[in-house]
Amino acid sequence: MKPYVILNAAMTLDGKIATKTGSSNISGEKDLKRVHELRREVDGIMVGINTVIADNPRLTVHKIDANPEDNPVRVVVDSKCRTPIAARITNKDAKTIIAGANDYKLEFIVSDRYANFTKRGIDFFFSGDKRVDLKDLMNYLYESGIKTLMLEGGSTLNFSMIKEGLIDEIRICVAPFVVGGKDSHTLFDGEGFDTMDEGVRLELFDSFKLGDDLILQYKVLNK
Ligand SMILES: NC(=O)c1ccc[n+]([C@@H]2O[C@H](COP(=O)([O-])OP(=O)(O)OC[C@H]3O[C@@H](n4cnc5c(N)ncnc54)[C@H](O)[C@@H]3O)[C@@H](O)[C@H]2O)c1
Ligand SMILES: Nc1nc(=O)c(N)c(NC[C@H](O)[C@H](O)[C@H](O)COP(=O)(O)O)[nH]1
Repeated sequence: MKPYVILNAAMTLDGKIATKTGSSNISGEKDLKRVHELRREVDGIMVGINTVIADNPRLTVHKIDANPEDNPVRVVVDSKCRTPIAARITNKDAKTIIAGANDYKLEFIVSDRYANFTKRGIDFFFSGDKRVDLKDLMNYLYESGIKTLMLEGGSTLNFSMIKEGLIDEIRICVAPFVVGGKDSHTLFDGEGFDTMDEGVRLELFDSFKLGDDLILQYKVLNK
C-alpha cells in the first residue's frame, strides 16, 4: 500500500524550479497560500536532501492560520543521512522522519549525529542499498498512518517518484517569467527517458489563474 501522492511545485514558464545557484523564489503570494492550504490538508510532506540543503525549508503550515497539529509529518529522502543537525526540519514544530539507505546505516547509527537526531525525536527508516527504495518508503509511510503525501521536490526526487509510478496527482504553479540555463533545475531531472513514447501520461483536470500565476492540475494516468 502507498499514500495518495500529490506533487506540488512552482516553475517558470521554461520549466525551471531553481536556477543553478539554487535561487527558487517563484510562487506569487496567492500561490504560497494555496501551497500552505495543501500542506494543512495532507498527512505528510516529503522532499529530497538537496532541497533541505538548498532551501532550509520548515515544511510546516505557516503562511495561513493553523494549529500545531495541522503540520504534516516531514519526510526527508536522504540516502547518506547528510541532513544538517541545525536544519529547520529538525525543530519541534512537527514530527520528522529521515529516510536513509542501508549501505550508510551501520556507520551512521553509531555516530554522535545519530544520537543528536534521536534526542530531538527524529525517526529514521532505512531501505535500499545506495539510494532509498521509494516503494518501501511509501509502504512504511502508509503503515505509519500517512495516507496522503505532498511531494515538494526537488527535480531528482520528482523524477524517481514518477518513474516508479508513485505519483498520483501533479499541481503546478507556472509563473510568468523565464530564467533559462541548461544547468538550472527543471521540474523533473534525474536520468530521464530516452523517447517521448516512454513519457508518463497525464490528464489535465483543472486550470486557473491565481494572481499573476497559472495553476495546472493533472492526474497521472499510466502508473
Ligand atoms: N520551485 C519549487 O517548487 C521547488 C521545490 C522543491 C525544490 N526546489 C529546488 O530543487 C533543487 C533541489 O533539487 P535536486 O534535484 O538537486 O535535489 P532533490 O531535493 O530532489 O534531492 C535529491 C537527492 O535525494 C537523495 N535520494 C535518495 N534516494 C533517492 C531516490 N531513490 N531518488 C532520488 N533521489 C534520492 C539523493 O541524495 C539525491 O541526490 C533546489 O535548488 C530547490 O530549491 C524547487
Ligand atoms: N510551491 C513552491 N513555490 C516556490 O516558489 C518555491 N520556491 C517552492 N519551494 C519548495 C521548498 O521545499 C519550500 O517550500 C520553500 O523553501 C519554502 O520553505 P518553508 O517550508 O515554507 O519554510 N515551492
